[in-house]
Amino acid sequence: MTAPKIFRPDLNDPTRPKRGLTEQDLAEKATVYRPDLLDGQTLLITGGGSGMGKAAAFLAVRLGANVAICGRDVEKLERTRDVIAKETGKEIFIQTTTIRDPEAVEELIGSVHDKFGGINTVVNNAGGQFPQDAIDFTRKGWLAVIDTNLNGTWWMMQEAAKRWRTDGKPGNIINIVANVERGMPQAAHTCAARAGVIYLSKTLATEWAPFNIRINCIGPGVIETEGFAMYPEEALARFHQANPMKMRGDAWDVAEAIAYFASPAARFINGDLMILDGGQAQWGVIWPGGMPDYFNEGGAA
Ligand SMILES: CCCCC/C=C/C(=O)SCCNC(=O)CCNC(=O)[C@H](O)C(C)(C)COP(=O)(O)OP(=O)(O)OC[C@H]1O[C@@H](n2cnc3c(N)ncnc32)[C@H](O)[C@@H]1OP(=O)(O)O
Ligand SMILES: NC(=O)C1=CN([C@@H]2O[C@H](COP(=O)(O)OP(=O)(O)OC[C@H]3O[C@@H](n4cnc5c(N)ncnc54)[C@H](OP(=O)(O)O)[C@@H]3O)[C@@H](O)[C@H]2O)C=CC1
Repeated sequence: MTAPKIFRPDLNDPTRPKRGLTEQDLAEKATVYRPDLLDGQTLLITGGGSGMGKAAAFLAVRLGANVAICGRDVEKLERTRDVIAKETGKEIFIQTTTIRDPEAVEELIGSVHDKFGGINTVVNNAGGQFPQDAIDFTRKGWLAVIDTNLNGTWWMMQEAAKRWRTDGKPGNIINIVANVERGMPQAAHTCAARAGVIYLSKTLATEWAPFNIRINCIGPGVIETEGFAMYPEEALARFHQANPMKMRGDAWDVAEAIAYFASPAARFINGDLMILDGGQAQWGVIWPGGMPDYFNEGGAA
């Protein structure tokens, strides 16, 4: 019998490079938006203690929003709250929550609602997976990924929608998924879950439109964040080759897309999927005349 291939990283390994934007970057990076774009809006961002969720929290605060974040790791949440307070002078709301627990999700939505008097936008960003050949997935591993990315997102969507319906208020949901158009070998679990979220979103965009609830998805490609620690260094060295631009996006690229969907500029966009991947979805053509030299490592000259 072949032993399953497993990469189980030590997330505190000091020999691995730190990845993702620094807190200074998040405080200072230029934005295309006007500073009061989200004034008076409340955003609840899951997985806001790191990566894209943290960048989205920073940007939303910088654009005037009230922000609440959740995650499982209280230290990450507290650190994000403290650094945002230090850099912007604004206090965000944090609540330790696993989105896999529907009762905890109900409590979270209730607390944020009570704290800010309502929620305008829910950003379902929490999620993740581990890389593994599908044939070797354990039952527990499969269930963990489906439970987080599909069920967890669903609990958040349903609970928020129930509140909006009860309150007679409009709602806005932004689901961070992944670029799954061509499948994702060694990530079949997440691919299945994200495809589920995309079609759940498209369906509910119709079903919940009469409640004035809009739902859209953002499908990131390769975005360099702290989450890259889940992958072996030799794989990470190839990640940029997944798109014809031969580069990685960063958390700010996604944060700015989230701000757009949270803003009034997106008021007529519903049931859509924005792919943010440097062209990854189209990459992999056969080049019948031979691949031009300028596509060699390093990208176009
Ligand atoms: C593949 C290319 C994708 C490239 C683009 C995408 C990039 C990113 O998404 S980067 C962001 C990545 N960030 C994360 O993934 C962080 C969040 N991820 C997680 O927290 C875990 O991966 C989780 C989704 C599995 C969380 O579930 P949790 O219940 O906390 O999981 P456990 O750690 O307790 O494990 C449960 C079960 O899952 C199996 N398993 C977990 N890790 C691995 C692994 N590295 N390899 C193989 N199997 C794994 C395993 O069966 C675990 O059970 P036990 O063996 O009893 O621990
Ligand atoms: N980086 C990339 O290239 C891509 C990322 N994505 C997806 O984008 C999202 C953000 O990823 P990224 O910022 O890169 O990675 P991170 O690992 O930094 O972010 C994932 C966040 O999800 C939170 N989280 C995970 N499980 C749960 C749970 N059960 N309940 C609540 N929070 C949870 C984590 O917080 P905590 O540990 O505190 O629970 C963490 O803050 C994820 O869904 C990811 O899979 C999609 C495509 C590409």
